[in-house]
Amino acid sequence: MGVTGRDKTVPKVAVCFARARVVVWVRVLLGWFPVLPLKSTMYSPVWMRSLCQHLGHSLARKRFVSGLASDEELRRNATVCPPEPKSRKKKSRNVSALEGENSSWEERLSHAVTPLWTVGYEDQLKVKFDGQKKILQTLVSRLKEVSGEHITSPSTREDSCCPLQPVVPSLYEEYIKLSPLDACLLFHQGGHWREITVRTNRTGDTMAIVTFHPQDLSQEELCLQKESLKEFFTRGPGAVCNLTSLYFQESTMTRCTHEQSPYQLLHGEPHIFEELLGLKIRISPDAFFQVNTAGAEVLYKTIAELSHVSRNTVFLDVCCGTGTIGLSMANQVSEVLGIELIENAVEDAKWNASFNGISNCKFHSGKAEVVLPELLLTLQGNHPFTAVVNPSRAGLHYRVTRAIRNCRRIRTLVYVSCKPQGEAMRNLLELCCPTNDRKKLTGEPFTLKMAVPVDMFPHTNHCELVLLFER
Ligand SMILES: C[S@@+](CC[C@H](N)C(=O)[O-])C[C@H]1O[C@@H](n2cnc3c(N)ncnc32)[C@H](O)[C@@H]1O
Repeated sequence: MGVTGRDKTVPKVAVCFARARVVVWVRVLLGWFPVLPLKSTMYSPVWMRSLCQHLGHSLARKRFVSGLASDEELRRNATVCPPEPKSRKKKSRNVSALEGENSSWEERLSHAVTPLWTVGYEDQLKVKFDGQKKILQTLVSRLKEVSGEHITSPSTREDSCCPLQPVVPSLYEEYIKLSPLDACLLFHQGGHWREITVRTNRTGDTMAIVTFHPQDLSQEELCLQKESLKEFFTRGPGAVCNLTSLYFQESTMTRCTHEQSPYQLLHGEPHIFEELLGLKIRISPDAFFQVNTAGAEVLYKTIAELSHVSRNTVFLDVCCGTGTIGLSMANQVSEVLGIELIENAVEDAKWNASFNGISNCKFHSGKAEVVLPELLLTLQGNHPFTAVVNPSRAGLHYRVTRAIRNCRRIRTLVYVSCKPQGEAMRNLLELCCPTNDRKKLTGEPFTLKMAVPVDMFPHTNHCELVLLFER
């Protein structure tokens, strides 16, 4: 990395963009949205659009593989995502090599979508400046042709028809450069500006969440920073981003919940909304939402097909986020019971049920390992339960798997995991192993019946794995 936050210069060539790409994809795995890292790439609507197009084409590619894509999708896809060559070539940082047929399809895709991805930001600005200069020179010669006149503007000497200003750099990067405060890349090195998370929806609303390390700033100094950020994005150069919401979170840890450190709304709407399977879904800044909505619809339909529910089924949605899975199943079952740790997400889930006119859903806030065992004890009747669990990468707490295993009424279990090779593996073993008195796993073991990987993360090694268990 060419730079720390201290000298306000820009990271060097490939490293900065390599980092940018990693951050973008990692955040895509964690949540719904790309994160643009400080000082290494730019927040610009165009860039965001190209990323969204990239994700869209990725989805089309997946549909192509699964035979679902329309001819139109295939045609569009083919222009961005050429077929993979039989043998993958060695990666190269040489731009001209990336353009060539010998490069891998990932490199050619990156080159097609973000052609300057191997170039540092200062050099990108030079490339852009030179490009614009050439355009102006062409304009000058065309103007000469059409007018038959000699052009006498002050910059004729440079073959340009008007003074050419330096490229105005991208906005968040510019903001950080203007700020008297440093970026915070590593906690122990100090600095303040951490990351910006950008959430967009199908209708083009944009929520930006800026994470900031307060270090030892006073409340007055913090207020000044918030005011200045708001000014930049509402009345300054950042106003072109047309943010629907601007949030600010002070965070001294890698991640903070709203309860640990509130998400402070600096400007605009408190929520972003998304249309999903015919439902309008409200999403708070700290609530989870799947990485791309069309992909989420495919995932939820897969879960619904595997769940084998009936009108009698009580449907448990464990780790339910904004309630999307349960809400999308509500009209097929007698009752949906959701459990979620993040309080704002539970509020969203309740709002989503009410707004969409769904009355057979109840959402409980808290740790599933605390709420689920108690909830199962209170449920009356003999109707079968179907449980869907969709935990984060840390998997389920052993008390959750134990409660599910020991509840005889749960006959069908769908386990959705974005990292089945991690902690989830332990959960799966606990669900299927022979009875074990020492671990208090006394219920009948589940049997794995079906596994369906759903590619929510094209161009990465990751899948959502949907596992159907029965007993
Ligand atoms: C992968 S997300 C799935 C959310 C939802 N099913 C969806 O598709 O949008 C995992 C969810 O589990 C929640 N979670 C994490 N740990 C939890 C716990 N101990 N108890 C309840 N929920 C938890 C997270 O807040 C997050 O919303």
